[in-house]
Amino acid sequence: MLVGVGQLGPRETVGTYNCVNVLLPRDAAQLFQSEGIFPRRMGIESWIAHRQLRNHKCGIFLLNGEEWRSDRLILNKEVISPAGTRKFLPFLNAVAQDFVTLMHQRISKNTRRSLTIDLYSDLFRFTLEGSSYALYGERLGLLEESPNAESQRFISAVETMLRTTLPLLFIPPGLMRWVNTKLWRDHIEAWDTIFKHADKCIQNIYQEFCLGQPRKYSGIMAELLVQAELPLDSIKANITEFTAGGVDTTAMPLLFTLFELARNPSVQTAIRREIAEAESQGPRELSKVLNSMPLLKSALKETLRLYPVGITVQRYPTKDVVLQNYCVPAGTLCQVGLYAMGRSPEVFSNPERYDPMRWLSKEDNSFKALAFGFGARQCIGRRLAETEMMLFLMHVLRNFRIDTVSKADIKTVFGFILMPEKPPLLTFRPID
Ligand code: HEM
Repeated sequence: MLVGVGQLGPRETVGTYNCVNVLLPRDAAQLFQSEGIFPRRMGIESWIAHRQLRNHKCGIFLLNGEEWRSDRLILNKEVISPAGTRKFLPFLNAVAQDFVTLMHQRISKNTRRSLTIDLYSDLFRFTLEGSSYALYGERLGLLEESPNAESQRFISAVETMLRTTLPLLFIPPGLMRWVNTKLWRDHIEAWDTIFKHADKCIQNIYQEFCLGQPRKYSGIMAELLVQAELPLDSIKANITEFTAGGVDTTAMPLLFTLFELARNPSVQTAIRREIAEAESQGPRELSKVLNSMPLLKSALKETLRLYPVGITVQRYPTKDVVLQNYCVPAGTLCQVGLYAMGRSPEVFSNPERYDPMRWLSKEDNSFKALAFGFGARQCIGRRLAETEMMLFLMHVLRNFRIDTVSKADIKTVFGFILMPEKPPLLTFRPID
């Protein structure tokens, strides 16, 4: 039932819960600015149920209150701060270069000197390889033509965990294990495999310490273990959550960006020119190279405007908040509708146009780019994802011209995250 307050901010009652939809940047600003020091959003009950069943700690994605805040502050230093990000950038760069090598190898086997491909599973492997390397300091070998059996098991566990999360969202926690036992079992087993993988990586890192090998940076988890500010089970819980939560979320925007660049060749050319200029300034620290590519960064923002991975960001305000002259009581679920806002002509001119330049104009863009959430609770993997995507595009666009078989709009579906109904076919042609 809709008890609405008009087109741009209806309050809905679905079953027993109330929800306020926020669709304008100024209302999003009101909401986020009154979120307090312990912001809270919707939890994922099936993930929490797994942790309870196995007696594992929860990571920050699932925690709230004081416990969330103290763990988050420690993790921020290694995961999202500029200093932390600079340390894992070379790891992500190496993986992006390997992706390009893989594509060249495949094309060289093809007499036509080009490759037309549904890239989705390769992008999934790329992001998993990249984030695992940054997190565990270990290569999984997913960009080899045939990854080893253990890596295969891990990758299919992540896929199963994501696939089974969506249907479980609609089942009350107490009933989950009874309503569809196979679904529940698959979900739990997938999480178990992902946790086992983290365990193995921790043991490898410990072994290195025991062998007294010289200390060099070897990923986020090793840094957290050395600093010992968080207990071991918290480190494990968080790193596992990061592995699982950051893979599809990063692969999807890459796929959508490649598609949009393929059907907007003038944008593709402009970005390639920007990359060449950035590189012509000679060898520099990677963070500086990335900072000199504002158009590439805006292209990712533009992709996330049209195809936000999570279609909403939610908050339960801790005090009453006034939105459009309505007083929304504290504790009400408020959802900022990213997909709707991103495509609204009231917020963006020509919203259907893929136009990265809009983010570089003098327009007021505050509270319009919310794909990573906002404030103290925003995505902690934001810098990891952004730099991973930028390095990927930098290397790919420098090496290949991208085309698409069809320029028609892609239909999207919500499968826990926003995804294409049918992945686009992309053509890669090496640039000589
Ligand atoms: C393009 C890629 C990504 C997008 C669009 C994305 C989006 C989001 C959004 C919207 C939130 C909720 C923020 C809020 O409530 O304000 C979030 C939270 C989170 N994300 Fe991401 N994410 C991405 C990649 C990643 C990666 C690579 C990781 C792995 C490190 C990650 C880990 C997390 C975690 C742990 C949280 C919970 C943070 C907290 O509650 O304190 N995400 N993400």
